[in-house]
Amino acid sequence: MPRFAANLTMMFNEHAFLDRFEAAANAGFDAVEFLFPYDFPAEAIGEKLSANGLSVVLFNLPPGDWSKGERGLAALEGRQAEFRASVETALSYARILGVPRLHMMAGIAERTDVAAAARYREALAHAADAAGENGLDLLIEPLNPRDMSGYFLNDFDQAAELIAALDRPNLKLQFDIYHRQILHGDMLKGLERLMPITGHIQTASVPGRNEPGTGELDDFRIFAALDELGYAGHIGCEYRPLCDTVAGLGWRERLQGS
Ligand SMILES: O=C(O)C(=O)[C@@H](O)CO
Ligand SMILES: [Mg+2]
Repeated sequence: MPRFAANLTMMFNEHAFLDRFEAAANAGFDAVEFLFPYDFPAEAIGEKLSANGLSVVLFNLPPGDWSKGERGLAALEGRQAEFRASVETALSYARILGVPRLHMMAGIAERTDVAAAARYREALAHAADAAGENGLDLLIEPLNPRDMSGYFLNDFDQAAELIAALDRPNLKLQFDIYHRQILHGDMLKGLERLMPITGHIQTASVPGRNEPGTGELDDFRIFAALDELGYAGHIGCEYRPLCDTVAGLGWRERLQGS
């Protein structure tokens, strides 16, 4: 049976961020992920993890100014120094929190912009090497344009080609089932083909981005396929609960005995 990590950016929003750790543990999770820890000292988050017997399986590098629409610095012009500083910030949090992988957002840029593509590649190489020196994986995730308009990395083959070209053992794909379905479909074949380069999986129903089992896909068939493919990592529950987070966790019972 797959293991699930609660995404504390989307789930348990009934509570303030630092209180979501206890809520997730009380709801039976042993692992969490979140987008950004940087509003809080790493030590404060570390205390919440250890007090609640949780591990953190993923978070993102700082994305630039989110409130101004920035969604990563890597491909942006004139932001290389800030980008490199953001890698160091993420690594300092990673060392304290013990996370095994980081997600690097690309930024808003045209996919056909050759200079942006070159900046992105260079940033990716730098971040992957810095992560590797710290024993971490560095992940990239294609995002669909409905949720993230203008995002540079918006195609799973584009991601796979970059990972092959950069040829770093710790540079991997973040396979978000929700984004994959919106961008391409062909879920089971996509998982089978991309599993060798996949470092983390996330789930949500499509198109609502809610609890598994509430959308157009057979999410439980997909979880079974992940088992069959030998995926041994956590699946991040990156969904917006339709109701109270705990009341909406009934979908996990459908996995018992599967
Ligand atoms: O939006 C997603 O999907 C993510 O996993 C985030 O890390 C990027 O916004
Ligand atoms: Mg995701």
